[in-house]
Amino acid sequence: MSFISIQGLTVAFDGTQVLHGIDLEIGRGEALGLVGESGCGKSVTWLAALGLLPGKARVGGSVKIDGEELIGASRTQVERVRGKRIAMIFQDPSSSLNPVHRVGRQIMESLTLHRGLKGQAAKAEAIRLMDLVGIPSAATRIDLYPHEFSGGQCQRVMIAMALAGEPDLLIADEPTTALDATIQAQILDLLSQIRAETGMAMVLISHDLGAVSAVCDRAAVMYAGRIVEMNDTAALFSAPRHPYTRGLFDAIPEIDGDRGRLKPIHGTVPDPRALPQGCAFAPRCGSADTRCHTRSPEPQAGREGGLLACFHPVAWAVPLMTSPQGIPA
Ligand SMILES: Nc1ncnc2c1ncn2[C@@H]1O[C@H](COP(=O)(O)OP(=O)(O)OP(=O)(O)O)[C@@H](O)[C@H]1O
Repeated sequence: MSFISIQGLTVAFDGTQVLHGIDLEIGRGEALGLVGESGCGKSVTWLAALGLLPGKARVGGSVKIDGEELIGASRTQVERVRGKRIAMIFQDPSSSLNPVHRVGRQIMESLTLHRGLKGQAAKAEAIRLMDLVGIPSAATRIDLYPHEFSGGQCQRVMIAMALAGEPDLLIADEPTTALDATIQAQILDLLSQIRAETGMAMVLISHDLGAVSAVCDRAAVMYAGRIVEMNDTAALFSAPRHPYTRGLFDAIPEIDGDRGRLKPIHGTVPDPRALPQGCAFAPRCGSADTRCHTRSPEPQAGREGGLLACFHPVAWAVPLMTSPQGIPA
């Protein structure tokens, strides 16, 4: 049985539907990447699944953790399951840390909340976690305030806080976007290492296809509130079949490549209040025909494994234009 099973998840804000039936399964210890342009519904999927959306959001479908249904469950029940088993880290660590409390105290509070540790036991464990996430001189730096840490170190502190509850699943929402490239690589490496050591599952929400390729076993591509393609990262990244996935790859700039070949996807993600008829990607798609403009393709199991929602998939033989570091071309 999957650790988390999401079926037909829908979300609407003020009568506008922004998620249109998301199906996802994540096994224990598995790492899933979630990619897509801004506004496609990556964050809302997880905020809805974990009961973290504001009250005005209308959420439907089913989210089960180890078989326990969360949608429609009481707040206490959701908080119990979420708090103990799932942790989230976000893009901007400085806004998630409390600037007026020492970092050690913040990690220790997580340890008290999730594992009942107090006093010296909590302090020793906080130092161990700071060590684990690679903060040098943890025993002395535990008494510093967040502004005395760099951005990368603040993200490491956030990871230490997330690990304090020994979660079964860590959801990392753009965890490295605010950091420079070298630090990004270190943080991703750290997450992979911790996953290997603890066996926790991970969801990496990211615009960075290279990061997803390096860290995740599987990836799902979202567009306008739907999953349009999902497969093992090796299969998905060597031969993307959905024209949107393909477009995301072709839009990646190459450091030493021929910049003239860079091909951005023209147009923008549609406003959920004014979705086009048929496939939401059709107005931006070079392969779209009348059927695409009138009917929305349902996700189908592909011959090559994975899921694909497209009437005109990209042919297998079309080679990728770019091969950013970490992505097989
Ligand atoms: N609290 C909210 N109230 C109203 N609409 C919202 C709210 N939160 C998200 N949305 C809308 O839901 C849609 C999906 O947003 P979401 O934040 O999930 O996108 P995303 O793919 O995570 O984007 P990004 O990569 O920029 O974080 C967007 O159209 C967004 O405007």
